Amino acid sequence: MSLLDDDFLLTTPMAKKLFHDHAEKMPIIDFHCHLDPKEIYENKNYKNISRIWINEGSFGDHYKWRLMRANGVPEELITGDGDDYQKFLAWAGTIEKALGNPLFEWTHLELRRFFGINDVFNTKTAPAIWEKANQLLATEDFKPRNLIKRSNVQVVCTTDDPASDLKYHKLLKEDEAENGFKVLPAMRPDKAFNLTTDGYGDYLDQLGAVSGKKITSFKSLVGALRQRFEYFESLGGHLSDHGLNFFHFVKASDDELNDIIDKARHNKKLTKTEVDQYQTMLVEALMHLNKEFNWTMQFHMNVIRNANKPMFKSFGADGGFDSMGTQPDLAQEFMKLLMDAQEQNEIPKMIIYSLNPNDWMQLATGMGDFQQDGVQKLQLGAAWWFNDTFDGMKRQLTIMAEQSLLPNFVGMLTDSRSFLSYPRHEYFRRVLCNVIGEWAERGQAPDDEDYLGKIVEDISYNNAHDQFHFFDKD
Ligand SMILES: O=C(O)[C@@H](O)[C@H](O)[C@H](O)C(=O)CO
Repeated sequence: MSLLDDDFLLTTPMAKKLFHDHAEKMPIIDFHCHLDPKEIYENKNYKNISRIWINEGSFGDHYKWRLMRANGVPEELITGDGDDYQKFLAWAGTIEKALGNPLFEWTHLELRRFFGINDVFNTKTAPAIWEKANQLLATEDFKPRNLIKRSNVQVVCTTDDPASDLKYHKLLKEDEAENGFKVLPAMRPDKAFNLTTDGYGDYLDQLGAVSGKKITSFKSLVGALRQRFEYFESLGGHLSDHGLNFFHFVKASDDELNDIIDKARHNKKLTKTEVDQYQTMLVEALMHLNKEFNWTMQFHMNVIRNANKPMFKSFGADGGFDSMGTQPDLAQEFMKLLMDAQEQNEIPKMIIYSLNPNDWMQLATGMGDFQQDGVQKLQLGAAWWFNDTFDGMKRQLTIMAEQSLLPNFVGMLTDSRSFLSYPRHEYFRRVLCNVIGEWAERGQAPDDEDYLGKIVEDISYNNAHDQFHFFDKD
């Protein structure tokens, strides 16, 4: 088979039928990504392929940055102010060695799907690819909105702080009919959780100002967040998203929480228990709000962030210096949260991603203890970040099938900062069709294309459409 042949990853006749006749045609609802709504609104062409592929200022694809560093590329040719063409050649030299890494396939998929370039990308072909790609990048077809449209994307959910004014979401809402897609906010209140970081007090003041609720207590903090839920909802937002790098379930009274907030505001040292108490009670408050607003709550858990301190100091977060967390009891601690919330029937719709696949069985089976009030209220999230690979995707799909009901799965998301990343949905759909096709081949599933095809179409699009109800008012 040639590289990225039409049937790549599809090893059975059923898999080929399921992908080509069912998955491939389905639109995309990308319900978690890090695209900048300002860039979508301003809709400017990228100067060259290094800017859309590697970095534009401090914004860019840290997946690539990590590999380039591993290949000895100096930082000036990664996130620095080095020459764009030299960055591109450095990326070509890195990709030559990325066999078996998803970026090898994703990079070639992006060249084929957007640029019509079917060459193998390496240092020999890089000069010609640079010329052809840059010519195309200057055209109308390569403006951000057209890249989204060409990818058959119906919804882009960005990742937004509760204090955001969502200026560009409002502006893009006016262009929704013309664009043919929605750009919707998903609330990421991590700054409200991170009470041990500098600026926590200032952030509460900022959140208080935009919500019109002066934050002097835990109750008023929740009141401010409630107002932001109302604001995000008014612009079509139906998801929240939470980066729980670690988690320990410890309850607290309102008085204890108010003391904790006061200490944090005055930069007084907090005990580990106090941090755990605050985060536990804030998660529970947000669970209540998600349930009340009929939103879906996403959790991104078990991460070591910014491990390279010198680089964090010089570059900041999301620089490619994060890795899989190893809190061994995180799933168990999360189960305590679910057990406690269930007492008050306060568990909302949830999608739970752990960066550590050792958590997946605990989470998948644990969620099975609380599946009530609707179809697949709790879901094991798509293979996330370092698990976003052929094997990782296959493993997540298999666990969800073995421990719950895969046909209810809301499927894939890009989680990306690049407008060229939508082929990750194609990659996922190929893995999905191959898994189901292999079951049919082995006699573990009926050899019934209509039945299996409907399942594939549901996981590719219909389930997300129904779960997130973005089109309710349409
Ligand atoms: O949402 C997250 O926590 C992660 O997606 C994280 O932001 C990371 O930078 C990422 O994009 C992984 O794909």
